[in-house]
Amino acid sequence: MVVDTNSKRLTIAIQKSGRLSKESIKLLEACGVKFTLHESRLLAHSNNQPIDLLRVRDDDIPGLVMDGVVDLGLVGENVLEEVRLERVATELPAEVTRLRSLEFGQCRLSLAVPKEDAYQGVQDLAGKRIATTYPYLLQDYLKKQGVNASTAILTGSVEVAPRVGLADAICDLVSTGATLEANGLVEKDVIFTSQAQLIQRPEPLNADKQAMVDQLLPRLDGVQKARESKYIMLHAPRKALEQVSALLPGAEDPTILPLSHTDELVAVHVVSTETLFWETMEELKAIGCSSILVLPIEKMMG
Ligand SMILES: Nc1ncnc2c1ncn2[C@@H]1O[C@H](COP(=O)(O)OP(=O)(O)OP(=O)(O)O)[C@@H](O)[C@H]1O
Ligand SMILES: O=P(O)(O)OC[C@H]1O[C@H](OP(=O)(O)OP(=O)(O)O)[C@H](O)[C@@H]1O
Ligand SMILES: [Mg+2]
Repeated sequence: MVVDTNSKRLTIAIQKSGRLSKESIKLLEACGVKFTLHESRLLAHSNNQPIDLLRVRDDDIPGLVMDGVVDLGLVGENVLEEVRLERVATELPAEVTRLRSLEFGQCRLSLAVPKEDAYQGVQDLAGKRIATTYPYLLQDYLKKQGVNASTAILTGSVEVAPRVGLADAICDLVSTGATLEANGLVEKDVIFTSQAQLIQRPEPLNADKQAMVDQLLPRLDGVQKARESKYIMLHAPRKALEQVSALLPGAEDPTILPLSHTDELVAVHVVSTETLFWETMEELKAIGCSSILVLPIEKMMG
């Protein structure tokens, strides 16, 4: 692919197939960028914006952004930091501009050992072998802890390494912990926490591309804000309005509307930035509220 810095089309790299793919597409579509994706095609043109999607292995995304081959990338911080450390060590360009944390792909990179091991701390791994897909992040952590251990690099199935005698411990991604448990391993030290990031190449974009990014970012903030917010509607006794407000978490000023059939009750509409838990709904009911509805919000602005 030839880098055309004068192109008016913004190029965004996303993971082709894996943990981040669906959410990445969903987020871009929620920002008004539409695509028709063909499973086998690596390049997809947007149907409604001058934007191209490059669909690649997630490991390749930071390098493509650092080298300015693409303008933006959506990638996990774990991969971003691993590639950064590797590129610093090999004297390749390693800078990106971080634009936003995307609140998906949350996971952590942790050290784990077989459950029967009497592990006291990372010092116990001195002289041992640790299997991982993230040798640079692992060695960076070990160095900071003053521990000398060797690395067995595996690109997959890291969790089976201790069982088959390839390593004494592992350093792998954990989310629910189910994979570790299924393999008789126990998580010990969290060495890195991660979520998906939107990154931009370090050199300034041309005016057309910058204008697109300037439009995309507020939309992205609007989508994220909407995801965290709920629209709550309920009928409340007029006398209990203060108690109702106190119970609604993170709510802005509610809109109070009269009801046609009664003076004692009013309709309350409010946007809340927090989840309304069942317990709160039960408390609202207990003070005389009824018809309590909690609705998702699709978009928010201003
Ligand atoms: N269990 C998990 N829960 C949440 N996020 C995760 C989890 N595992 C990984 N991730 C995040 O998703 C990213 C992609 O994970 P995935 O397993 O799809 O990668 P991969 O197998 O390396 O894919 P690729 O074929 O693109 O190289 C990880 O780098 C991490 O940021
Ligand atoms: O703590 P858990 O919720 O079990 O998640 C952790 C697992 O998820 C990731 O793998 P993934 O399922 O994406 O498959 P992969 O290893 O084939 O990429 C990661 O590499 C772990 O193996
Ligand atoms: Mg990968």
